[in-house]
Amino acid sequence: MFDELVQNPILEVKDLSVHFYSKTREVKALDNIFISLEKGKVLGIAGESGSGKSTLAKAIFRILPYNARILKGQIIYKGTNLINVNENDLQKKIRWKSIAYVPQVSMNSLDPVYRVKSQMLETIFAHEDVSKAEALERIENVIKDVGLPSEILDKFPHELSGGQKQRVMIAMSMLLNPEMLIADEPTTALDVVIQAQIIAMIKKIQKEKNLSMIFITHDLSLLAQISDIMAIMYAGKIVEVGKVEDIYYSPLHPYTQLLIKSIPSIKNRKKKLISIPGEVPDLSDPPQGCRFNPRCPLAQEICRKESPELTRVNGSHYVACFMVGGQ
Ligand SMILES: Nc1ncnc2c1ncn2[C@@H]1O[C@H](COP(=O)(O)OP(=O)(O)OP(=O)(O)O)[C@@H](O)[C@H]1O
Repeated sequence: MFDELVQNPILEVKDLSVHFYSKTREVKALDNIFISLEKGKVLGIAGESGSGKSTLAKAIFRILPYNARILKGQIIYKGTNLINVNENDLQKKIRWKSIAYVPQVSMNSLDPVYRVKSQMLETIFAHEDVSKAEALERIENVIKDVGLPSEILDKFPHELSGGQKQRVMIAMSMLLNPEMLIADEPTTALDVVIQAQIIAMIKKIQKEKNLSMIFITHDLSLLAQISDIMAIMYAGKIVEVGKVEDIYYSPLHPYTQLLIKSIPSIKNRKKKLISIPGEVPDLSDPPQGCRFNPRCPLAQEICRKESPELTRVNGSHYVACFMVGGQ
């Protein structure tokens, strides 16, 4: 699908659909999702709240909640379809060792009754048979990598600031030397200065370790700073994919254009902000045709009837819109 954009993929999600079920509703959270992550690069995924970003991250890491069902699709990681891997093998070979995950509320996922060092030792020993001296050396290294002093290791989580906790979570995710990292809104709860520092630190680690990374946020300007390739999600669909310069500076999909116009710019304070009209649809009853059609300034008859496929428009820029690129 993304041959012109990604030459050496470590991960390919193909035609993935995930629904959530309750007694009364079926939420169509992901619909025919295609993404591809180049080895050693950053794929940034953006979209408004409820567009399905976290569901996609959880599907890849195979930690969807019990009421979710993968209806179809493939998640190909280094040649293996993760959907067919059993829980035991996922635990032993994939999760943390190969793919690490820093979830959205991770700042609160440290155990309050153990010091940082004990939690890190436990993580290593749960997966690898190494000596305590070797484990401690590894811990010292990752703590240094995330810019924290080693005294942090003897503290309890409540003794740390929000930014320090998040750095510890990122250090934890690096303990088993993964090849790939999924970071889901890792800085959302932090103030902007700390956010910027943590983003810079993540990018430095990504480069140094040649990590392949999926970075998720609703903040497009932040995403443009950290990503090589960007994918825009809307209501459970990928609507646009391309290099950062194409998506951020020359967006083609009407949704991406509105999303960019709706974010404030630090560089251009006089920029006129536009809010996207209407609301994100209820995914238990998404609009027929293109899911963006009720809010789209360009919508025509076809957009209300048929769902546009992601199509290469020029060079390595992919868009799902009937009004762009002569679909
Ligand atoms: N466990 C669940 N049961 C039912 N519906 C769910 C569940 N988890 C998520 N959803 C629904 O799936 C859709 C996608 O949610 P998701 O959390 O993936 O979006 P998101 O883009 O990550 O949003 P945010 O930025 O707010 O985290 C939403 O309509 C949400 O209400």
